[in-house]
Amino acid sequence: MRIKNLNISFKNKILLKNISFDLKKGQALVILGESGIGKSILSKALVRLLNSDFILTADEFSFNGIEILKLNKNQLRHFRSKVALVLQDSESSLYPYIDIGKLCSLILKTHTNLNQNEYKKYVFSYFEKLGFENLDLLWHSYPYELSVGMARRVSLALALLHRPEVLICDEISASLDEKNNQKIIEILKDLKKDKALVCITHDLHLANSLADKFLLIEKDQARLYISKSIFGKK
Ligand SMILES: Nc1ncnc2c1ncn2[C@@H]1O[C@H](COP(=O)(O)OP(=O)(O)OP(=O)(O)O)[C@@H](O)[C@H]1O
Repeated sequence: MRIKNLNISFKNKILLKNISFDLKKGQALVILGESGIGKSILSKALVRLLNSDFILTADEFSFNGIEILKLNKNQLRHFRSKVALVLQDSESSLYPYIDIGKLCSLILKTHTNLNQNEYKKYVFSYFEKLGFENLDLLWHSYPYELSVGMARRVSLALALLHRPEVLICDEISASLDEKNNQKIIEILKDLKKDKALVCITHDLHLANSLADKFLLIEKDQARLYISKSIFGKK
């Protein structure tokens, strides 16, 4: 993914300007900045999820050499299977009346030719990767039966089902206890081996554990640091 001078405005007001970075498989970009500066807006812009009230312009916004701002609806759908976004408070967007197994099946049904047994096997391989133990129980659980940490990891599993090449996570460790936080860091480190990661966070431990680059967004500018740590030694 390569971005040069991306500007985002909302109803003629500039929200973000001159966002630039490039990212390859095996690298993590950590995006930092104070609350309300526009980090979540940027995460949605990166998967072209913002509605038409938001205007995006850029000298370059490409993924595997393809210009993303020029994609039509069908091309966008394909792009979004390659670049996945785990939204802030992602657990709250799990459907309350659908159990986790059904939810995973629904997602896979639309995008693959697998049968029910194959879905389960495929999804279980992700649940295991994300540190779940009682997989059958989880398959039949409803979102309200899960802890925040578990629900967060389920959201991550859902994002991974399409085997994205880029994974964008918005505040994935927010309000988790230390043990769950560490679990998420280990999972993201593992995922980084064969993906590019973009992590938006206020958690400096997570930031320093993962980052190859930092994008620091401030009021009048966005600065890119090509460094594993901008907060002293790891
Ligand atoms: N759908 C929307 N329409 C219009 N303005 C929005 C929308 N969503 C967010 N904003 C505004 O855009 C600005 C940036 O919000 P955003 O959620 O991206 O901040 P953030 O940096 O992610 O903050 P935090 O760290 O608290 O999550 C805020 O002023 C917010 O009110």
